Amino acid sequence: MTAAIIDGKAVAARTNEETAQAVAEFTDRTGTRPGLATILVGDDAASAVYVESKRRTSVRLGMADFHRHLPSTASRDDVARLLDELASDDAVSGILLQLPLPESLDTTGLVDLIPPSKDVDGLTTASAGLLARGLPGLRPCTPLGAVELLDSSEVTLSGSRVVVVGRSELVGRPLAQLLLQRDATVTTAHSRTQDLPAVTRDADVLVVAAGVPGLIGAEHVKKGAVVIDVGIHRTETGLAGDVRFDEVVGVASAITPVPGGVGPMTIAMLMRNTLTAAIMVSEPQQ
Ligand SMILES: Nc1nc2c(c(=O)[nH]1)N[C@@H](CN(C=O)c1ccc(C(=O)N[C@@H](CCC(=O)O)C(=O)O)cc1)CN2
Repeated sequence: MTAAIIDGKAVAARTNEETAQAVAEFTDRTGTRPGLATILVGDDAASAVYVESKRRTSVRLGMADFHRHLPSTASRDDVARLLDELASDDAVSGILLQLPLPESLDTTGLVDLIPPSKDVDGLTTASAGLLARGLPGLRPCTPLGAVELLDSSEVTLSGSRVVVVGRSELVGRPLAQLLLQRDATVTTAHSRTQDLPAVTRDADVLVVAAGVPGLIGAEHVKKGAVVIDVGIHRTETGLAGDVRFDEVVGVASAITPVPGGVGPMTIAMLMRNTLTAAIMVSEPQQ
């Protein structure tokens, strides 16, 4: 068996086209553009690339771009003041604090200064609470992107056994919640899980967000399972995921590549969330 490749670049391109169309309609209707504020603290090279890509995409889709770059020596108060300023700016629909922050800063405390209505990353404690309760709110981009890829491949989630490897606030935890809301039978595995291959081999759908290069090989995957690889690592030979693609492609029925899988969807979902945030403010539900 050779797995079908789930093309995240193509799905992201289609999603972005739809978002651009909806942004144009929103702008015609309201006379304003959705605005995305990106904040980069420090000089992490990968973070700078991701922020640049988010800004470029938002402008291409017709949004207003508000970018701020703070030095790695910025204090908690510096970041808090900036978040406060952007929170009270009506032209800013969404605020994104690029992670990771320099180690000296308290990530959760700062992220939680973003008002839930502008939390286009879906990472505040308030947004996590809304997700856990199944209430309307903005959801984290990478988990949304993974679910969107499964939908685009017409994978049935209701009743399926899904194993999520990883329990991070950014991906694993919110993804498990999103999948539960789609009536999947969800197991979360992590670094303390005993006999990981036995757990993952039970999965019809295996989503790997462990942050460990090449963690998952053929021995972890049931024949015909769908495999979504959320990992991105820079290695000497280029980008690689958490999944040993060359092995697993012979066992799975469908698989995402790295690069070109979940990564592009993260940015596409951020664009959609920014439009949603703008709509929520200009056309609040009764
Ligand atoms: N505030 C946030 N910080 C971080 C998030 C996030 O969702 N919000 N996620 C990651 C990084 N990230 C977005 O910020 C991100 C990672 C990867 C990609 C992507 O398109 N990857 C490409 C490869 C690009 C390359 O590195 O050459 C791919 O997989 O094809 C987009 C966004 C951590 N921080």
